Amino acid sequence: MQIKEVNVRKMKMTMKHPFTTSFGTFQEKDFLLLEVKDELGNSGWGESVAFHSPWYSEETVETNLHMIRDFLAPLVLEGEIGHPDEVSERFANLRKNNMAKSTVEGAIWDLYAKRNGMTLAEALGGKSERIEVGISIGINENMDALVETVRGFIEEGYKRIKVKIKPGFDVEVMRELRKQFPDMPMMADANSAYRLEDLGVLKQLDEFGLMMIEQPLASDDIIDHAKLQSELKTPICLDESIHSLEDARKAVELGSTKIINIKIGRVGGLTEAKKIHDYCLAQDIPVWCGGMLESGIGRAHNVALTTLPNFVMPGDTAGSSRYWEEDVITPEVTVEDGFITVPTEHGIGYGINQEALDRFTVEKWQFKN
Ligand SMILES: O=C(O)CCC(=O)c1ccccc1C(=O)O
Ligand SMILES: [Mg+2]
Repeated sequence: MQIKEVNVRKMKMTMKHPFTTSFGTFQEKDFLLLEVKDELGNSGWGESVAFHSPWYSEETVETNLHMIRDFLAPLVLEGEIGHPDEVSERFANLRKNNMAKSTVEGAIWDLYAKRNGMTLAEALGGKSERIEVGISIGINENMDALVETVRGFIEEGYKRIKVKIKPGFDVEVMRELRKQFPDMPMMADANSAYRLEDLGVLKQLDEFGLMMIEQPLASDDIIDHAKLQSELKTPICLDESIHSLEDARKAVELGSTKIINIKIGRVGGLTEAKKIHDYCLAQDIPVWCGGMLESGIGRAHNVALTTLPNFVMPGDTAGSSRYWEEDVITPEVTVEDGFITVPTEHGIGYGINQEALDRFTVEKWQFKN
């Protein structure tokens, strides 16, 4: 296939509820959407999961725009692409900037699947017809309100509850939630808010039978996580620390992680995500799909990836209505009884809600060869 056009939009969408992590609060969501078109008029869509500010990683909306405009779009407009796996090879000489790379690669995967009359899930080799989902809940210092939020999501059918924690908002919170919901699969995500010296606090979390604790230590660490894991009963799951198959292999070999959260953007795209999935399957390391508060486009990519067989734990990809009054896809992603039914239309499987897309667009760029 020959890519003829790369269309980029800067979007601004307001989340229904603010979402607070140990590193900051989100409400206005600025992000990029990208469309590629081929010589036959097929179109594919990708989403950048970079945030406005470099909180979660060093990438931002603006660094992604710079990378796409000045490096990545010219590379994909250059010559024929046989298979989407070739895109990451073409990008291999450019260091890091995984979220920017993933935006372009994801759009080409969607295009490739449509062009070949397949769903994106099928193009990736996924088999599941429905996927199990959990929910990620932000920090809320009002404990009664937090308990009611959790209760509401359990009643909606979500299969596991993830709660954000930070120093001073941890042991007592998990104790109360465990008391209220004794049998619910639960986990905590620290987004790198602790240091090895906090071992005493982290050890107390062992009492609550959590499925895992996500990214307790530094975002670039795998050494201290291995030390911590040797002292904890609760499995550690790495998020921020894993950018590639190589990172996954090293973390698994060191014993720094027993479960991996795969985020397509963080690892540079679907090809690398699939490699990490395959490696973890062979190593008996369960994986699940993380979320980045995506719009429907990114959400659809997550749904497709999650159909691979080693996604054996509920992911963070909740329904569109958890985040947005109105999403940019049609139909929106819906959750029933804790499951999302994988769409059967070709490519990402959801259509574009053109009116909403335009309404949330702040600026547009077009790159052509
Ligand atoms: O609902 C979602 O999309 C996932 C929410 C979430 O946990 C998250 C949101 C923003 C940044 C980082 C994370 C994370 O998984 O660490
Ligand atoms: Mg996380």
